[in-house]
Amino acid sequence: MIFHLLSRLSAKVPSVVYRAALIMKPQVVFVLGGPGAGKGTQCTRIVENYSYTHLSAGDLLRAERSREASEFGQLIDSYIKDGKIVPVEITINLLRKAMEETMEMDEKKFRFLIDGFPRNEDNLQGWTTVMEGKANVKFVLFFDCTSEVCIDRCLERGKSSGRTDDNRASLEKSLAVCTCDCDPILGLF
Ligand SMILES: Nc1ncnc2c1ncn2[C@@H]1O[C@H](COP(=O)(O)OP(=O)(O)OP(=O)(O)O)[C@@H](O)[C@H]1O
Ligand SMILES: O=c1ccn([C@@H]2O[C@H](COP(=O)(O)O)[C@@H](O)[C@H]2O)c(=O)[nH]1
Repeated sequence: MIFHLLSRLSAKVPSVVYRAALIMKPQVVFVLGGPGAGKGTQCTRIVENYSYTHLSAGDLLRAERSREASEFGQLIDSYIKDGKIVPVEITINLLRKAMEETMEMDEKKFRFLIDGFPRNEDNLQGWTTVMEGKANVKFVLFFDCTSEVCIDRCLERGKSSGRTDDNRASLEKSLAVCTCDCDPILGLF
């Protein structure tokens, strides 16, 4: 109905307005859980069966770290090795850009699984500041997994992943941050 109406109006309405009216507001599911809890694995399976796009905050940070011209490469590298949370402005910018690029390429791709973000209340505050009114967060999918299982899985993954944080020291730091800082986020949804 809306499409039909817009088609009829399109001759009179500037094309940018026409396109904007057709583009949906992003629908977001936050996917949380410790390192190795299985977030990435389950997101891949969801994408195979439902019309979602998987955006891993950690993957976006690792890609930015590898980008030659990146001004944040070294900073991201040291935060990841230390299992610490990268300043939220950097992560939000990467997420926002990835969502925009996805929707620009295909406006039907407006459902996103955001994996590994927000990790603490500061992250959530950053999201709200930048994305309030621009995206709808539907719910949080939380993978509850013991620290021992998380560590075992990531150490196994580390044999081939090449990830600088798939080692016991980084994992223990990351799990401590996750346990202390992720819990309040779950209470908010
Ligand atoms: N249900 C499961 N049972 C056994 N192994 C699993 C299960 N889910 C995932 N794995 C394995 O555990 C490892 C970590 O899984 P995955 O990368 O999906 O976790 P993650 O939560 O995305 O981790 P990270 O946040 O560190 O990226 C992978 O090697 C994966 O194959
Ligand atoms: O929102 C985020 C997501 C990730 N990080 C940093 O990256 C590593 C790895 O994250 P994974 O989700 O396990 O891929 C994490 O330990 C943080 O250092 C972040 O800062 N903010």
